Amino acid sequence: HRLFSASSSTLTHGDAALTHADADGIVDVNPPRGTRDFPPEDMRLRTWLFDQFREVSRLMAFEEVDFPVLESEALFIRKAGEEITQQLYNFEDKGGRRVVLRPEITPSLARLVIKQGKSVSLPLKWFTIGQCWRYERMTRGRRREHYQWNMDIFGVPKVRAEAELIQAIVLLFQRLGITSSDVGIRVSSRKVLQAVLNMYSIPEHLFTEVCVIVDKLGKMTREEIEKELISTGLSSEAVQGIIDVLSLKSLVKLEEVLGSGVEAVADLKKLFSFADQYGYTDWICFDASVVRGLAYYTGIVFEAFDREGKLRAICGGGRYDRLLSTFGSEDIPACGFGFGDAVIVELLKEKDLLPDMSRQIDDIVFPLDEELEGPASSIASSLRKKGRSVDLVEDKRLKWVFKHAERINASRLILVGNSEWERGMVRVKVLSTREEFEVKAGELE
Ligand SMILES: Nc1ccc(Br)nc1
Repeated sequence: HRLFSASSSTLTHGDAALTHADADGIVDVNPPRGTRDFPPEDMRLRTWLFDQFREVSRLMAFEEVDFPVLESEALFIRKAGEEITQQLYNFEDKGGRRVVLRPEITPSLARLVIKQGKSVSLPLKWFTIGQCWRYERMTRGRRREHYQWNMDIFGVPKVRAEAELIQAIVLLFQRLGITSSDVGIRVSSRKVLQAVLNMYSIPEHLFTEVCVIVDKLGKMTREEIEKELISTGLSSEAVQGIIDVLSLKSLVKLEEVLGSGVEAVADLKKLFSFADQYGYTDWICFDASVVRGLAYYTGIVFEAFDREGKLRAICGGGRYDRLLSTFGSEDIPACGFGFGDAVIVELLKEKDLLPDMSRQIDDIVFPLDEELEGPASSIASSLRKKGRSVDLVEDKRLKWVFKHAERINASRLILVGNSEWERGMVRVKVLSTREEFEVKAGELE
C-alpha cells in the first residue's frame, strides 16, 4: 500500500525539512522488513493473549520485571554457533558502543539478578513479556521480531523449578482452551547427552557445540547431523551412539543404556512423579531428542509441540545453572522458558480457538444539535467518572450513529436533544432490548 503522491506543487514548494515523501511523492507506509504493526483488532488479540500470560504468572506467584530492548552486545557473544547469536540485530551506537536489539531475554534476567546481588532473597520467580529481535537475511521472509513471555526461577537447584514452570505452561494452554490432545510437552535433560559423551570419553569442551548441532535433529537430515558431528572431531562410533540414545522415548530404555544411578534419569523420574501430583501427566512425554538450541542449558529441557506436527515449537525452556558464571558472577541455579506470540496464534487459528475480538463500549453520547455539544460533554464526563466507557460522537447523521453503535457493540445510546434538555432530561436507548426512556441528566449512571 503506498500513499498516493501529493500534487507536485506541494512537493516542490513544501517545507523541505517536513517533507517525508520521496522523489515521486510516496512514503512507504509499511513497517520495516520483518516487523509488524498492530492495528486495533490485532492489538486486541495481542492484549488478550498477554493478559493470559499475566494471569498465569499471577497464579504462579511470579513478579513482573522489565528491561531495555537495547542491550550490550557482550551479553550475547557466545561461541557455540547458535542461530540466535549468528543473527544478532547488532550495531554501533553514536557513542561507539556495540549494542543489540536483544534476541532473547534470559541474559537480561541474569544481568539484573547479578546487579541486584545480595539485595534479593532467593528463590526469585520473575516474568516479563518483551519484544525480541533477530537480523535474518530476508531470503527466508521470516519475521525479525516477536514478543516472548518469559518465566524464570532463580535459586531452586531441584527439579521442583522445572515442575513449576511446566505447570505454568499447562495452565496457559488450558486457559486458551487447548487440551493435551492438541499439544504435548517433550521433556529430556542435557545430562543425557553429557552421559553419552562421557561414555565415549568425549572432552567436556565439545558438549555445548554438540548440543547446538543435535538440536537440529528433525530440522536437518540425519546424514547432515552426522556430518556436522564428525566435523567437531567425534568418532563415527560416538556419533552413532549419540544419535541412537537421542532417539529413545522411554525412560526405562534410557536407564538400560545409561545404567542406574545416572543423574539424568533420577531428575527425569522425579519430574514425572511431580507431574502426577500436579495433574499434568497427560501433557508430558520423555523424548531424548529434545536438547533445545541455546548453549547455556545444563539440565532438564522441554518444549511444547502441536501433536499434528504442523507447527514449530510453541514454547521451550530448561535449566541453566552455569549462566551467571559466564558473566563473571557466582553461579545461581536457574530455570526458565520463553513462549512466543506467533506460533500460539497459528495454533489457536488451527483449532478455531481465537476469542471474539470485537469492541465493546458501554455508552455513545450524541448531541442532536450543535448547541448541545456542551451538555453532551458534561454527560460523557460524569458517566466516565462512574466507570462507563463512553464514545462521544458529534457532526454525524443519526443513521451513521446507529450503525456505529452496532459496530462498537455499544450497550446504550444517550441522545441529547433540545426538547428533553429544556426539561433537564436526556433520552436513553438500550440497544439490546430497544427499550427507550427519558432520565434526568444528573441521575444517569
Ligand atoms: N530469537 C528470536 C528473535 C526474533 C524472532 Br522473530 N525469533 C527468534
